[in-house]
Amino acid sequence: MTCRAVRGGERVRSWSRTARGLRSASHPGPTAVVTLLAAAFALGVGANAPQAVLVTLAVLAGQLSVGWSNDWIDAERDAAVARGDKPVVAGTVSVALLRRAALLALAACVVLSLATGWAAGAVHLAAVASAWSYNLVLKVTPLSWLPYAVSFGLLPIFVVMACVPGASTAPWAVLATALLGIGAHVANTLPDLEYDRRTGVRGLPVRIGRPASSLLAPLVLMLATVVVVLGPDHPPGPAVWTGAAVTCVLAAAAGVVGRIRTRSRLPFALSMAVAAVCVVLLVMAAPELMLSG
Ligand SMILES: CC(C)=CCC/C(C)=C/CC/C(C)=C/COP(=O)(O)OP(=O)(O)O
Repeated sequence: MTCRAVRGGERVRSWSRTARGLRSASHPGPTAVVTLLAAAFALGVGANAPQAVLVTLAVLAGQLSVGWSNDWIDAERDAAVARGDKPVVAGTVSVALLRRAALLALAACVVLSLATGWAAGAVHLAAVASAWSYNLVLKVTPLSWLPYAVSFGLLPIFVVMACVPGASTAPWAVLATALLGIGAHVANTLPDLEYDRRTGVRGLPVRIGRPASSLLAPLVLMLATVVVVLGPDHPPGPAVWTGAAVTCVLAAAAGVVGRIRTRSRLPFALSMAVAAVCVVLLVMAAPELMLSG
């Protein structure tokens, strides 16, 4: 093999390593769920194809900026506790690359958001600014839940304003997504609670402790589901009632396990299952996102 071929192979391997690091640092799970939820909302309210694509790309860019900036800002703390799940600690991406990627995604988010309309764009940028305020300041305070409530609550408002100018968002949708955001925050913190405590990240879940957080996460997520089930004008069908019953069982199981096995990871998994059902029900309710009459 020639020297040039060897160097070419090394370069490809290094690029694919960096791409894997960037994918992992973007928080791919939440990024995908929020982006798909926005796309489903857009289609649900009757957006045409260009509107739906623009809204989806704006939300994707916002999520990437939030995910990458989170790992960039947390890099020192994550290194201090040797968090092996973080690509910046594993050495797959550098802090400088994460910073550049986050700022580039933020710039794309500004352009794409404003392309949906000035007012709608401003609402989405407020949601993204709120998420950055979590990364920069609020995650170490008792108000760590607030940016989640604000960002998630603004998501249906943004989609409705972008796709159906002049229409208002149904209040149940704002309440349900805000509760989903709070529940997702508390649940997402459960696996990292000890890391957070050791690095001084004293958000609400760390302050109230693991047993209380294991109860609070499924409870708030179940409340979000109740709002999705009872909020829309149309009475819920059998599929929706089934989803609601499943979330109640999962949430009760999470609460009980969290109480009797305080170190178990099961409350986290069960809470995420409740969140997943809630997201499915939200997608099903998307056509009712606008205030009728
Ligand atoms: C609509 C919209 C803009 C929604 C976004 C709302 C929001 C506040 C997102 C934060 C997402 C994020 C990077 C969490 C990581 O938290 P962490 O640092 O506590 O967890 P980690 O240590 O596992 O990275």
